[in-house]
Amino acid sequence: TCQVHFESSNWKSLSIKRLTDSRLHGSTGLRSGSQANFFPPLEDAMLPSGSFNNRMALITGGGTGLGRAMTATLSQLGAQCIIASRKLDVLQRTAEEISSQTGNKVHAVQCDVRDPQAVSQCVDQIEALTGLPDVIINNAAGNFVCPSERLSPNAWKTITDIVLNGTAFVTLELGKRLIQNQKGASFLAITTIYAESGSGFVVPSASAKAGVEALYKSLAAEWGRYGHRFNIIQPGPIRTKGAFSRLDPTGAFEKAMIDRIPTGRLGTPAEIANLAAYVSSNYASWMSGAVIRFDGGEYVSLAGEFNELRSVTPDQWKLLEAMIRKTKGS
Ligand SMILES: CCCCCCCCC/C=C\C=C\C(=O)SCCNC(=O)CCNC(=O)[C@H](O)C(C)(C)COP(=O)(O)OP(=O)(O)OC[C@H]1O[C@@H](n2cnc3c(N)ncnc32)[C@H](O)[C@@H]1OP(=O)(O)O
Ligand SMILES: NC(=O)C1=CN([C@@H]2O[C@H](COP(=O)(O)OP(=O)(O)OC[C@H]3O[C@@H](n4cnc5c(N)ncnc54)[C@H](OP(=O)(O)O)[C@@H]3O)[C@@H](O)[C@H]2O)C=CC1
Repeated sequence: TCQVHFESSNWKSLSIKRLTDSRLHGSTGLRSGSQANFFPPLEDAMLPSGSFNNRMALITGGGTGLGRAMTATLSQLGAQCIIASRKLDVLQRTAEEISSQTGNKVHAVQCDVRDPQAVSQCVDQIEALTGLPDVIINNAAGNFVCPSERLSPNAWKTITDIVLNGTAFVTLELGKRLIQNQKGASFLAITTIYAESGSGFVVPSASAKAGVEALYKSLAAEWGRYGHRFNIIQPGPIRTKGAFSRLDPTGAFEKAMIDRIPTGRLGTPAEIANLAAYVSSNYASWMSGAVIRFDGGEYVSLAGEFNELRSVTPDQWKLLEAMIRKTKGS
């Protein structure tokens, strides 16, 4: 396993081999704080079986990572799913694997969400396959870490096109057709905790995800009258090949990241799939305009000015308290 701390790392010794380690395919981090024992991840589907019977769900980026896990859970709960992204072979493999496990059909449709014409054709295909969906999960994304001064205009455009424009094209195309057909739907966008705070080194992603949040909050207000709900999940770190290979390619930052998560571990794809299923289900029919942070406490841990005091020992606290109590006046 990777033992390298960023501060002490010798960059030359960081092996790219780590990217192919089996830990990329495991569900939780190999490293975790001892408190993680208090917070074991449950992997089973949480909702009653049949919760999505007779419902159609579109999941963009459903062939891999978190989108795949959401597809598997919705399919297990009875939904007919459509997964859409650029790589048809990946989609078809995932669709076959999930269908054969759940007995419910998963359709694979090729679509580059950056291209509004491709999105429109994709929705034509969906209408022909299943009819308009009841559940839409905008999960497709692109990202990589990069100092902002190294970004080319096309790098900026590529990320913001996938994340913000892609989400808008899918949402508007489906929204218009649903409105025309007087059909209600649940829309869910997957953003990130730094959509709220901003973050250096992922600036196109942070900007685009913030835009997605504004889009979804705005439409929650505007399109309730058409029977449409809009919600947002902000995940904290969950190991997927797509994210970790582009955001921490050497594995050097993983320990520091887990150390700052109060629950002492990464999230798992199954956990976010359960949350996404709940938000998209009729159990959440009164939920709209919600922004749900799902991050093991990482955001508040990063935000609190005094949180570093977690490392102060009980003996050191005795000393500190004595010093503070001794202080008289200002
Ligand atoms: C601190 C530790 C953190 C550890 C992990 C933390 C986890 C928490 C995660 C939080 C949020 C996560 C958000 C996510 O979205 S993760 C999902 C990531 N998944 C993906 O990105 C999958 C899809 N990605 C891709 O297909 C590619 O990576 C893509 C570059 C986004 C798009 O591919 P494509 O359209 O083929 O684009 P090009 O390769 O042609 O590139 C376009 C443009 O961008 C420039 N570019 C590409 N890579 C880089 C790079 N690494 N650095 C700088 N620039 C890059 C490329 O050169 C092109 O520009 P130009 O034409 O000017 O050369
Ligand atoms: N894993 C994590 O820790 C976190 C993830 N997230 C978010 O979760 C979501 C899923 O990420 P994750 O599963 O980790 O990563 P993945 O890389 O596995 O998922 C991204 C998906 O987006 C699809 N995609 C990328 N570009 C396009 C495009 N132009 N058109 C259509 N589909 C596209 C990819 O498929 P294809 O290549 O076939 O197009 C892929 O299936 C993203 O929104 C991400 O921002 C947020 C916070 C943390």
